[in-house]
Amino acid sequence: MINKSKIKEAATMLIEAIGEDASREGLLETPDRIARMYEEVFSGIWKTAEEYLAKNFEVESNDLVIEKDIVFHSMCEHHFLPFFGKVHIAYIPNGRVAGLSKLARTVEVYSKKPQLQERLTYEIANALMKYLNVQGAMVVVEAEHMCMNMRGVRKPGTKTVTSCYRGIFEEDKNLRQEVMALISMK
Ligand SMILES: Nc1nc2c(ncn2[C@@H]2O[C@H](COP(=O)(O)OP(=O)(O)OP(=O)(O)O)[C@@H](O)[C@H]2O)c(=O)[nH]1
Ligand SMILES: [Zn+2]
Repeated sequence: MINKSKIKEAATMLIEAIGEDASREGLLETPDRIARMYEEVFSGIWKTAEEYLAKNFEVESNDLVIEKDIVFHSMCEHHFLPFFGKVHIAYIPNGRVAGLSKLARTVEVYSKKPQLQERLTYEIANALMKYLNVQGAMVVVEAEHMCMNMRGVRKPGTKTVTSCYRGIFEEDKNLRQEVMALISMK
């Protein structure tokens, strides 16, 4: 559970620690804003996508489903700076499909916490396997990390691409290639 008053206290200390004046007008409400922002961007801590993926519909044919270009914003756990980009999800159903919006909600849950891009990628794939009981899931994430852009190595424009496949995607190279071709299609 997010403790907003503790975040406010910590934010005031941070402002003072960088040598700023926490009581000047422009910064007066900043600790409260930071607390509200953290409540939003860390709203996925300790949550799973079970409630979203449990709402599913029967299908007679287990054909490939792809939801691509799902925009996300997350926070890198090393620097608490944003990383953001697109998630592409593919799966082969096992008699049931999820509502399309629930795939985007799944991305939201796992991106709203201190995260690693690799972990975000496999947590989405694992959730589909576990909560929608699909025959296979494949997830590709492409993102830009602000911690590589605005500080440190300073390489704006660098894209990190991660992928994860589970179930029948592990054995079926042709299926993986088909998904990659469909994801790349504009
Ligand atoms: N694998 C992975 N690394 C990440 C991710 N987000 C940030 N990083 C990296 O985490 C590493 C942390 O490295 P450290 O050496 O502990 O931290 P640092 O001194 O701030 O490193 P620099 O960024 O190189 O200045 C950096 O190389 C980041 O680029 C991510 O999602 N996945
Ligand atoms: Zn980072």
